[in-house]
Amino acid sequence: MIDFYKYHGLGNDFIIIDNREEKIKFEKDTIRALCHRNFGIGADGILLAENSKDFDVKMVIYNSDGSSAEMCGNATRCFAKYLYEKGIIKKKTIHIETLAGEIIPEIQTENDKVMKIKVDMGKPAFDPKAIPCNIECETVKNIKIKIGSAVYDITAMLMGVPHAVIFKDELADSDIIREGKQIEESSFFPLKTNVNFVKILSRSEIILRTWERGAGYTQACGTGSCASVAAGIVNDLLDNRVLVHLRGGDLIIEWDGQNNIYMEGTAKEVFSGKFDFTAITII
Ligand SMILES: N[C@H](CCC[C@H](N)C(=O)O)C(=O)O
Repeated sequence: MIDFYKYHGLGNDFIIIDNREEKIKFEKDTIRALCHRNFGIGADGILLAENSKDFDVKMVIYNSDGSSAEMCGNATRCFAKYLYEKGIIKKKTIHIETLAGEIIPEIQTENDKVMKIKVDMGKPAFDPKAIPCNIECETVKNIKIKIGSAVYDITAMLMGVPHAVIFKDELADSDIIREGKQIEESSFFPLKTNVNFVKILSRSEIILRTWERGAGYTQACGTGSCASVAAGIVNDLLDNRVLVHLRGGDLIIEWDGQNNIYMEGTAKEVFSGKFDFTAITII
């Protein structure tokens, strides 16, 4: 039997498993089955806590479709809270190894209760090679691209994972699902991309809807929030501190336009339980 916890960051939900003894190896099918909303536990992804040589701990991330993700913002807040609350790491500033490099969450407490987590998310990279993105340009900043019959002004970057940002006044769910999937899978992004649709309310407040690579239309995206604010700043549409309204709640993102981006928000434990590998329904 394998013990798991389920946490969410603004409705972006994760199954978290302690794999420091490295006994668990997941096949794609198992991940998809565990994340399935009807046949499994139900989650946007799975996080494994593993030992790290150079940092406090390693975060291994899988999307609900079984693919692996280099980084995840909401997962980082959930993971940090889990490590702290379960006594796995006894420090408030945690150095986490990810496939996107070192990520540093800082636990904020009141009377020893975790209230918020502020995360040093690293720097965005707008270079098409880094993303990767097949658009001929120096930086993918407000570039016109045609996908099917639609034309988009796109700003794209690697924010731990690939992100495309499109500023838009109408955010209808049906458009986000249809267009998000088309852009995610377009040949401009050889490793696919997360797609963010952003409505600007003021220079310090936006509404964000994200279609996620490997997970679909989620309630919230942390790296997407950072990417959207960074895109707004480089296009001179936003100031350095921005309140981001997502489907599942709010985040605060700060960027000085040069150094690392900071994300601040909550995370919540909602369930814990056990599962047996032999009882998983492979779909
Ligand atoms: N939900 C995540 C992003 C997961 C990354 C994943 N969808 C990918 O790029 O493969 C976040 O809060 O940043």
